[in-house]
Amino acid sequence: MALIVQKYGGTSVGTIDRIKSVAKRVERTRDEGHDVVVVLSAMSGETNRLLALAHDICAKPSARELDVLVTTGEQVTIALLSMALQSDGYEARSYTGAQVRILTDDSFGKARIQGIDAERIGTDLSKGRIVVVAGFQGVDGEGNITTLGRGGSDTSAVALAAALKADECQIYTDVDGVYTTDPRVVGSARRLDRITFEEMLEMASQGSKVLQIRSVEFAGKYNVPLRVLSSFEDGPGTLITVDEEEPMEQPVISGIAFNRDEAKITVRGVPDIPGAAYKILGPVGHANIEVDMIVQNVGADNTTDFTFTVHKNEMEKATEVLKNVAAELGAREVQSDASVAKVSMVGVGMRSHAGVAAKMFEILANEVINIQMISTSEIKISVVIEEKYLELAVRALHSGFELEKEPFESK
Ligand SMILES: Nc1ncnc2c1ncn2[C@@H]1O[C@H](COP(=O)(O)OP(=O)(O)O)[C@@H](O)[C@H]1O
Ligand SMILES: N[C@@H](CC(=O)OP(=O)(O)O)C(=O)O
Repeated sequence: MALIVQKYGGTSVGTIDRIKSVAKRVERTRDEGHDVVVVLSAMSGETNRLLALAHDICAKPSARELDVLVTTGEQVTIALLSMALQSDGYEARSYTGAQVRILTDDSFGKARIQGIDAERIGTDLSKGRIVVVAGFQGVDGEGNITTLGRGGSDTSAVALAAALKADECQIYTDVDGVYTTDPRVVGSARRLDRITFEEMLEMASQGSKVLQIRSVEFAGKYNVPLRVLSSFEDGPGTLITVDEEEPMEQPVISGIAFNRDEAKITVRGVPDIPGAAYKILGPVGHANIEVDMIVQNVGADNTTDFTFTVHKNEMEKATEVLKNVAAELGAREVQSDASVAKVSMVGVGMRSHAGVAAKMFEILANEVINIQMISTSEIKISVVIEEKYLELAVRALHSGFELEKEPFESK
């Protein structure tokens, strides 16, 4: 007998029929003799609907009240699933995040989990009950309701699995695993049987929303066996693993991630003096704006163009902050561009293979796609391009690197 945490996302609980079929899947696991803790998201679209209501009431709703509001979405689905389980003759209990004391800090809208009191759930499990917990939410030390950021119920599930020392954390969604890239964009994308935590973290960080970044971080840190599966059909899904059972040779590229959410800001004609980068990025950091890629290059006239990317939602705020800074620095102008997107190729095999970047650039050149920014790490190469070429770029790279083929058959 194992202890299994199963998380079902918004699409999987999007209708009453789907909730009923989630109940059947949970019951099957229970019938196999396992203890089951279920973590649920709100019905698909519900969190956005609630956020829109808040913005209909006032332009800048307080972060605390927003969290009180949006957590109701998950409270609906947990109660409905428990009712479905009970009417099939199973003992089930639903709990909000606060009730099972998913303790977080007080950063409303992006709270971090600090601890979980596993006792209550343990007691229910020992009485043979199925426990259904609301994802995406917790409670701070003062008893205020908090949320963990969009997509946060993946993190709730992994954190519960870690606290309960579960044998596996299963993330059920509308795709049957992690693919070489978003299968909605590339029809020939291939499901991966396994992917390392390190690669999955990079894929999630670079925009693959199949798992929330923090859930992968958490799973890696606490070594929670994590599997992504379809809630609509049976199958092995994708196991996120540590690198132990490394095949003879790693595929060079495991996947392609992309992100439409970034915007580019350029400060032109910055004097090439010590401290200039700090003078630009210091105020951006103080305004609590996260910066992703940074590129700087010194021109012949001893000035530099300093370019970086931020979330599209923060482009205007960052540009505003920089107008004064640019004047003080003696820089020429500040430009911003929201029509960009980032494409990243990820793979631990890149460590031992030269020429991946060159091949990537060649494929993009053949499609006449201009690269605006480049950044690399040991296991990733990212480029910023014009947004309208994003899907073309992803498809061209996917077929150029033959990701649709099994890596060891294709060679
Ligand atoms: N590499 C990838 N592999 C699988 N799915 C991906 C990938 N990149 C992006 N996705 C997208 O992630 C979606 C699942 O995540 P999400 O919509 O957040 O599910 P849920 O509501 O179940 O949490 C898929 O429908 C798919 O379009
Ligand atoms: N309902 C929340 C939390 C969540 O994790 O949703 P999903 O599992 O559907 O991505 C959201 O929309 O952000």
